[in-house]
Amino acid sequence: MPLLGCIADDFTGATDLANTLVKGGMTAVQVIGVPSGPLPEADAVIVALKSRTAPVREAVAESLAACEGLLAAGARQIFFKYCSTFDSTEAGNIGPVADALVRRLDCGFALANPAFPTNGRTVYQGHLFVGQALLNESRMENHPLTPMRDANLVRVLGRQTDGAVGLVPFATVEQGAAAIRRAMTVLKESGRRYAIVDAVTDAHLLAIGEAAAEHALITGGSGVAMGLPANFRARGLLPERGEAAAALPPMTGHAAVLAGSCSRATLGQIGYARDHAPVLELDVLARPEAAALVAEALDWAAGKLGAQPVVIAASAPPEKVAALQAKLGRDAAGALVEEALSAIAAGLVERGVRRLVVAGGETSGAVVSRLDVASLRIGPEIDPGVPWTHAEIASPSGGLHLALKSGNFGARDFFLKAFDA
Ligand SMILES: Nc1ncnc2c1ncn2[C@@H]1O[C@H](COP(=O)(O)OP(=O)(O)OP(=O)(O)O)[C@@H](O)[C@H]1O
Ligand SMILES: O=C(O)[C@@H](O)C(=O)CO
Repeated sequence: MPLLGCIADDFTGATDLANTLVKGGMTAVQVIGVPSGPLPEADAVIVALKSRTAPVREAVAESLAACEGLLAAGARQIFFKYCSTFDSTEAGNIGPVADALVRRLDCGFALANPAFPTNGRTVYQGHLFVGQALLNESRMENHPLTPMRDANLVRVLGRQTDGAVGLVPFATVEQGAAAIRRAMTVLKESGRRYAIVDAVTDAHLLAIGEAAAEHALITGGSGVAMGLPANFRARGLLPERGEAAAALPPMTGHAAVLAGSCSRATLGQIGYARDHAPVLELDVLARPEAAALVAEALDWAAGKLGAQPVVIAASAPPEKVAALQAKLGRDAAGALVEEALSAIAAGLVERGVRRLVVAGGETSGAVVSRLDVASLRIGPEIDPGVPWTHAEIASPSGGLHLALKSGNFGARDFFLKAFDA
């Protein structure tokens, strides 16, 4: 029976949240899509949806279905995970999904906190910062699907919900869990449905987690989950598992990296890998045809596969991405690359790859679906927000280690370091 039931609006975000919980000593399994059968055994079950940019109605329906599955399995608290940069459109989907969950759980109130200080996301006076920049000056204002043009989260969430949104400011958060709890109670009693809660440090996140021990619903990034394992432990529900929470089967097989993220971080990681490993950069613009790209990649990889990783990337700088989008249309360009990379993943697994890093949320979704992965058990962290995971798949050796990297996460040497872990 899971203690914590989580609903994540994308695949890499789900893994990020699971990683935080495992570091806190909970076992965690990420389930791909709304569960249809019994849930796997774990202290935390994270249902990974692709609902961030789905039509609002679909995102709400899938999130509610996931919530039903988690409640039926016995989850004591529900966590709705969204991006640490609050990725959403004016229509949602954060507000509408949270509204539906508040109604379903009949709790009337939930906190909202996307902070992830280790990765530079902090919330101060209700404003979200990425590093030293306000969200709307951090390049997130140019995101192709969810441009974030307002850093004031009270306003942003306020536009997505018919409920009222309040703020628990820095000065209160600094005073600790009891003060935060009192402030949230006052906001709820004065008719607010949500409280954006400031957080600049991990200590703030731990205090917020403690303050929300009795909440039926928590919404936020992975950071605010830091304080939750201690709540279950304090109630005698969670044994001391230590590092055993992150135990995975031993790693075997060939190593590979597939990159479909075009973020600055991923482009930097590919640049670093060029000097340390075989790297194939697919020229999608010159050859916009999935079958040709797959054949090129698998021919290139033949004879190179082994203990050291090969890196295959479709990632390109903004002007090249714009050129392909102009030629094919934005959705078709993304779909073409995702089709090619997921077929390359299947080909690599057929050729003995059993340790695979995938860069990019959409790309990870495509690869995981193509490989027919139903669930991922979460293992040790490689870099903040990115753990190794293990998936059962129908291959001769029965399993595959996967690391799903959010576009913006990971140090420059991530693609090499992952295989030293
Ligand atoms: N050369 C390219 N030209 C156009 N589109 C590309 C190219 N390479 C990759 N893509 C597409 O860009 C999209 C990248 O999205 P993805 O979610 O994988 O990465 P991200 O947005 O950086 O990661 P995250 O969602 O984790 O922050 C995918 O749809 C991918 O297929
Ligand atoms: O919170 C984050 O930044 C990530 O887990 C994520 O959701 C990236 O898509």
